[in-house]
Amino acid sequence: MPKFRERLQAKDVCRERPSPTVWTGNLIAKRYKIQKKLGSGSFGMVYLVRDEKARTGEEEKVLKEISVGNLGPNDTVQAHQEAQLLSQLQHPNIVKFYSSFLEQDKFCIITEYCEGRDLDCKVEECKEAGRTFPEAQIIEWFIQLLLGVHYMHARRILHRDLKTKNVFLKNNVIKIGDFGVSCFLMGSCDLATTFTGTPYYMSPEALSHQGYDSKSDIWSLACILYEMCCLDHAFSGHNLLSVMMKIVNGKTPSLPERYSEELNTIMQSMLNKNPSLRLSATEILRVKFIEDHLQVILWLLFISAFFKVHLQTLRDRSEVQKMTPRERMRLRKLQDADEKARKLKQLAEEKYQENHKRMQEFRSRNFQQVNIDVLNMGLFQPFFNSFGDQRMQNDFEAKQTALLIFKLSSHGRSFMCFTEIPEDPEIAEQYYYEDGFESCSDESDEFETVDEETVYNTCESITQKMGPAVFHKVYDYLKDARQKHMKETEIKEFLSRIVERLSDCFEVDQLLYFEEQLELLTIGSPPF
Ligand SMILES: Nc1ncnc2c1ncn2[C@@H]1O[C@H](COP(=O)(O)OP(=O)(O)OP(=O)(O)O)[C@@H](O)[C@H]1O
Repeated sequence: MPKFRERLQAKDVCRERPSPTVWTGNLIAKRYKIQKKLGSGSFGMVYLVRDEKARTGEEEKVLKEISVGNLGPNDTVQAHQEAQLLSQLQHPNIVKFYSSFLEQDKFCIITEYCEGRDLDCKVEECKEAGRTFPEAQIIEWFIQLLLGVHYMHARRILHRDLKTKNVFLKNNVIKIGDFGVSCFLMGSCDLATTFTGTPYYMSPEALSHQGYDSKSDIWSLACILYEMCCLDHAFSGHNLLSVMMKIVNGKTPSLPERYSEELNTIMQSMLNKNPSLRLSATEILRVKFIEDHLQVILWLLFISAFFKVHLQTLRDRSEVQKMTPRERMRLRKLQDADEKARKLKQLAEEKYQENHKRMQEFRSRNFQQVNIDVLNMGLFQPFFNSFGDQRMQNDFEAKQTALLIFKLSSHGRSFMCFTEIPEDPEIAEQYYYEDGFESCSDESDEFETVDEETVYNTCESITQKMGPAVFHKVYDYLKDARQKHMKETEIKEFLSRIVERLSDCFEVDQLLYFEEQLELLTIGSPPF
């Protein structure tokens, strides 16, 4: 797409703002129905549309019309080909590009809709309210931006117009949008030299026509970071020339003292006038300060994802079958827990610095370091999806979520994700599930516990297995035993007298454990 827009820029002799298309008929491209106008960019109108052929829940999309001008047929074909490449991008922090087509002499592109509007609006709102964004929020957004940029750069795609207006929010998840000036690189050293972009965010090398490469995007990203912190442009002036002078020759700005020194150092290194001295997105993600914050963010995502998976499962079930009183009660509990988890996330952000320190101490004492490739975003997709209001759509997503929880657990037991999440060692101790049932001990590495069927059918399946009377006996005994912190040997001895297979009790214990987590959350004992 970038090339076609470059061509548009070059060939479109008439550079005044194109007139909006009067869309006639009911459906555009036989599937899109205009809902409302969202605004207009340099190349045309932007509309919210309803995709009549989309899956349920994915109907809302954005249609951007771009004036074709005097593009020749070959250029249009190339534009389609480049748009086709964009449609293959898939990352939670990048606005999804769906398709492109020609309609009524307009080149139209269809993208994901971000109802949270753009970051520029958020900054303005914050400024008008006389507030500032808390550092935790800024870091969370900044990391998401880095992940999106890393993804693009790894595929040799430059954005070339990174600015707050091109950063969108969807359920508080950052989405980098508008690839209107991004460019596919033909080779690692290929510099895209076309002068495009917004001056405020432009790097010195781009302004002085020394070429544009991935480090120029990093500069723009630093400008966005500065703006999130200061609610103002990193380089401003009375006119275009003074802005440009400041960018090329001016002092590197610093963040106010309320923001941590580490964040300031990172931003300043991204604003190095020499592009080769700027860190890449990958390198920034590996800076300890960022890496540590990324881990904390991931823990919060796990909590959110965990509850969403199970709450959704229960909701779905209630639609297809009549719920038993017990299930209804559990649903209420889960809803409360879900709400609580949301509040906890907020709370965690407020206590971010303190918790972060404690978590590090706790983890270094108790658990081996989580060793994952934080950049493997395919793995994190379900978390980002679930972090927003998107539903875990199918078993596969739920299982991927479960698998990730499993992978992050150094013990390989699902509920261990909770034992790792608490940053307070004392609270964490309470969560520790000691596997007292040898016959069910994890001999294999197979994940089997966080599974929606297992969790929510546990009650029914054990009742069937044991019979109601034995189940109630085991349930009551284990509940009491766990509360009293009785010894495993004592518990086993008692249970082996009332059940045929000791391993059946394992599931009861799991059920109890899960209930315990919800209760802890419901009564307001934050696990971090
Ligand atoms: N995916 C989207 N979801 C929600 N709103 C969007 C989306 N894309 C664009 N918009 C909104 O539509 C309007 C026009 O956007 P567009 O990106 O075309 O222009 P711009 O970024 O303001 O300018 P330019 O074209 O110069 O980059 C803006 O108000 C923007 O917030």
